[in-house]
Amino acid sequence: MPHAEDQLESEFTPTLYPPFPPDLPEVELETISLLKLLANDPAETVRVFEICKGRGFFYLSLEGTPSGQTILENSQKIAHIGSRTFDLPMSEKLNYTPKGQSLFGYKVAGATVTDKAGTKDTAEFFNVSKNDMILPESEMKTAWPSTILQERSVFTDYIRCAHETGMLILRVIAQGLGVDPEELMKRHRINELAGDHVRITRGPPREKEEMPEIQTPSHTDFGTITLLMNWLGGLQVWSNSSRSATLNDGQPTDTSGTWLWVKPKPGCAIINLGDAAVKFSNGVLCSGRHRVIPSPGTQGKWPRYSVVYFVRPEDACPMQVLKGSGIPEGGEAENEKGKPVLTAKEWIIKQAAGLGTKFSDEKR
Ligand SMILES: O=C(O)CCC(=O)C(=O)O
Ligand SMILES: [Fe+2]
Repeated sequence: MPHAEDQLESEFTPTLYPPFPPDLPEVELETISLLKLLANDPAETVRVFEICKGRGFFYLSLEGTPSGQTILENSQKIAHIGSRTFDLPMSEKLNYTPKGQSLFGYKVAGATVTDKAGTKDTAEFFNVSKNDMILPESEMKTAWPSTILQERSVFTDYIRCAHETGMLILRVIAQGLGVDPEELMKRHRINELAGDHVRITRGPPREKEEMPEIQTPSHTDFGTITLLMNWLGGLQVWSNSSRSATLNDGQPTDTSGTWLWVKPKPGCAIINLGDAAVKFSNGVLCSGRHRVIPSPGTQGKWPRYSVVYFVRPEDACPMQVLKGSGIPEGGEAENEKGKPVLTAKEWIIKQAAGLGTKFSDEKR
């Protein structure tokens, strides 16, 4: 091991974190049981669909299932691997910035702006491609640091379990939408090329108490389903549904509301829907607006890590509204008629460019 254990300890140390402070405005998210979903529990299934039409965010209790256990254990291992990787010299990390139109690799803090004044984000990301971690090593498309390559099996196991969990939720959603579940499954097959990835994030400790810096600015995720593991506060969701909100400086302006904290819940992942789910369902499903600021109170003394898995449509998937008894005609579906249909790969590149991601082959 290139790093001493004590050095790892000082970076990602959930056992030392102080509790989330009381008396902060928190969102009350429902807790869904993975065990019950796996058993096809009818009431749990209905709850998931209702949440996905509403806020689009919930806790998923992972305990008591083998895949849930792998997600709990390997997410911590991945955060440790992230800590070692982020500790590499900047000159080395920059070798892994995305090439061409790829979104995989290292994102330096400050690569995007968080408001009109040009204030930069403060979080580093390492976006680790699903395909590169699960297909034979000889088929890898991107170069990865040895800190990641030498632990490839940790990612492989994690991705298999996180993807399978995402697919289970997609199956439940398909039932609610009156869509043949196979229609969603065949758009998210694990072995096909897609933008799916594990994102490891690290945000620096809080600098000031009042107006904190923004680690990750207000956004909705691009993909279909996100499975998020975090240990310190910092994630916030917009209090009201942000469906078709108009933004000003990253804040929804035409829907009233405030930012509410999402308290990390031990034993649980946080699940949220992304824009592809909204697209497929013609707006029936909702992708919740969220952002990350430094952890509150004394938690803010620690660097903040999170491990995010994005389930996205396969690269070649046409981004079109699906047909189902619970999906209305009109709206987006009507606008699509006669227009060229983007593939998921093209669509995600367009969404990312809208969020301020600059591709290395762009002039700006
Ligand atoms: O770090 C977190 O808790 C959330 C990260 C996030 O929203 C993202 O990477 O899309
Ligand atoms: Fe996100």
